[in-house]
Amino acid sequence: MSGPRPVVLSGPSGAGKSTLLKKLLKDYKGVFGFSVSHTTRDPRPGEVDGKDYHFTNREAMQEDIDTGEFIETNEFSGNLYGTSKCAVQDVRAKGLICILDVDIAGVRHIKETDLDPIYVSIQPPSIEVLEERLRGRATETEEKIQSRLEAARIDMEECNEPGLFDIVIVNDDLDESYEKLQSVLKEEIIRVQEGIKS
Ligand SMILES: Nc1ncnc2c1ncn2[C@@H]1O[C@H](COP(=O)(O)OP(=O)(O)OP(=O)(O)O)[C@@H](O)[C@H]1O
Ligand SMILES: Nc1nc2c(ncn2[C@@H]2O[C@H](COP(=O)(O)O)[C@@H](O)[C@H]2O)c(=O)[nH]1
Repeated sequence: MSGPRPVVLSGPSGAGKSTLLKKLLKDYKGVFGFSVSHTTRDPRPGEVDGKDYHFTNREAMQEDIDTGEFIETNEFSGNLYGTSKCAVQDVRAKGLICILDVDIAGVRHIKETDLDPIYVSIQPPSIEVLEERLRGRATETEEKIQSRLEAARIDMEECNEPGLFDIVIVNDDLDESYEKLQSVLKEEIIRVQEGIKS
């Protein structure tokens, strides 16, 4: 499919991906669109079905996986997550830059497709800061915090693998991280904005 290149945002749970992507969606209306993933986890307070995720159950999601409706799926912290073909097509059909929020296994799966996105890893300054953010968000049980921290340690090691990401942004100061993110996406943003004007 032609159009702007999609963007994959990855990085440990709690590093700040959703915070940054929500800023992009708010500041660049008509430029970005979010690829709404499926998940079998329960919604958090304030999360909206069809907007934040398609909340589903394992049986229904497995059926859709078996019929080839997903680009990629992964088990994360006891739940299934996945990007459907429709989620990406819906955004790209509107000519928008499609943003995908996926874990590092999702990144590796997407690398095997022809999507050709810009790969961005959002990393915390340290595992201690990440733990503080996860606890501060107050959305996870102690068991889930521990499993997310375990996954984070692996992600923090693997993110520097040569060729895996186009950029690794250490999200210490939020404004600085947002500047870096806008800067790496500048070319695609301009492409869409100029398309809108003409
Ligand atoms: N630069 C920052 N400094 C301080 N706090 C931050 C920063 N960036 C994000 N946070 C806070 O850290 C918490 C986790 O951020 P966020 O929910 O965006 O993470 P995430 O990477 O999207 O996590 P998940 O993958 O679990 O959805 C939030 O409470 C957010 O407000
Ligand atoms: N491989 C995929 N990973 C995904 C997808 N959607 C979200 N995620 C990742 O899951 C964890 C946990 O997310 P949370 O919302 O429960 O905190 C996080 O790392 C996301 O990036 C997906 O479609 N595929």
